[in-house]
Amino acid sequence: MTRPPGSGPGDPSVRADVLADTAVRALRAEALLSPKPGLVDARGSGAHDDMDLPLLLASAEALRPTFRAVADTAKRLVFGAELREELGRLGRAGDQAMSRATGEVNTHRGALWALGLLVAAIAGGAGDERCAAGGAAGLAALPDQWIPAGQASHGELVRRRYGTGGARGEAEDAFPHVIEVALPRLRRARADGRSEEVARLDALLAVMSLLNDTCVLHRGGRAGLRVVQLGASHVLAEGGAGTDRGRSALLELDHRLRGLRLSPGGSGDLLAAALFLDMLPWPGRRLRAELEVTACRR
Ligand SMILES: CC(C)(COP(=O)(O)OP(=O)(O)OC[C@H]1O[C@@H](n2cnc3c(N)ncnc32)[C@H](O)[C@@H]1O)[C@@H](O)C(=O)NCCC(=O)NCCS
Ligand SMILES: Nc1ncnc2c1ncn2[C@@H]1O[C@H](COP(=O)(O)OP(=O)(O)OP(=O)(O)O)[C@@H](O)[C@H]1O
Repeated sequence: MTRPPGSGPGDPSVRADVLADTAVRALRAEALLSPKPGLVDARGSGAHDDMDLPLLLASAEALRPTFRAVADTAKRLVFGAELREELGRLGRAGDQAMSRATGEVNTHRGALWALGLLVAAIAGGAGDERCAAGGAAGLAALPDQWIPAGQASHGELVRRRYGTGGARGEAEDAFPHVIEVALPRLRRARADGRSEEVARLDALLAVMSLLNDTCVLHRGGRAGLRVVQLGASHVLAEGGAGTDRGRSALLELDHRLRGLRLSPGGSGDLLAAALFLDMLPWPGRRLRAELEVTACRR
């Protein structure tokens, strides 16, 4: 079979700078989207007292060289331990770049992890969204012997206490909340004639209604997670962000989450990951009519 143009490393559609630019655009789009329940958005700091929109935008820009380096590295190295360890090193350096840009605030740790793995999988040759998620899962599951020993992260504490997989589990499972929840909801809302803003908000709410978000569990335990999941389900049941009843339920949920200091950061990350996959100029999308097969190379 002739390999379709655009499905492999070196093709203009998967250039490292295009991937980095798309990742930053997705982070900006997620940050700017408003009104998001509990999250930082164009209106303000949500349930946070240490970050706001300008900080999130500065953080997104500070991560551009990391995404670029991740893509370059994934083009250079084959899938395996060396690539995984190199990505770990780049991810940790990216985390430090984020901290320098934000004065030590965790603005995008979860997003860097999800987008970094997806960028690597696509730079390595994944030719469609599912292949990208599968490739990212393969990378996430590989051991990284250089993970520094240190204080357990919030996610680690929550995983031990509640036995939930968190950001690592989501990646190892090939991003089900991105592929099976956010992207279908985004596209269904568009097909129903919803505005882009409403489609994105409904996609976020769909993820919030299902995700075991370690940010929420860490701050609010199981009771907090129930508030988030049931609240988001209720907004969708009222018609979602594009109806009067849904919009007022959304604003009530936002008020409640800010009062309880609950921020669905994991859902924000996964919306950014969905927007990233949705924004990319996939070769398969342009050429689908001419192609019979788009193969997963990882
Ligand atoms: C895996 C990461 C995110 C650490 O996760 P951990 O849960 O231990 O830490 P922490 O609580 O600090 O951050 C987790 C973040 O994930 C997000 N999140 C929370 N719950 C979920 C969930 N269910 N699904 C997806 N994301 C979630 C939130 O934004 C949260 O802040 C990551 O920082 C890491 O280990 N990176 C190492 C560098 C690396 O290998 N990078 C490779 C790609 S560049
Ligand atoms: N719009 C957004 N607003 C806030 N957080 C977001 C947003 N989008 C994604 N996130 C994610 O949420 C995470 C930050 O959440 P949070 O501050 O609750 O985590 P933490 O630093 O582990 O905990 P804490 O603030 O309780 O000490 C980031 O890793 C980031 O990727």
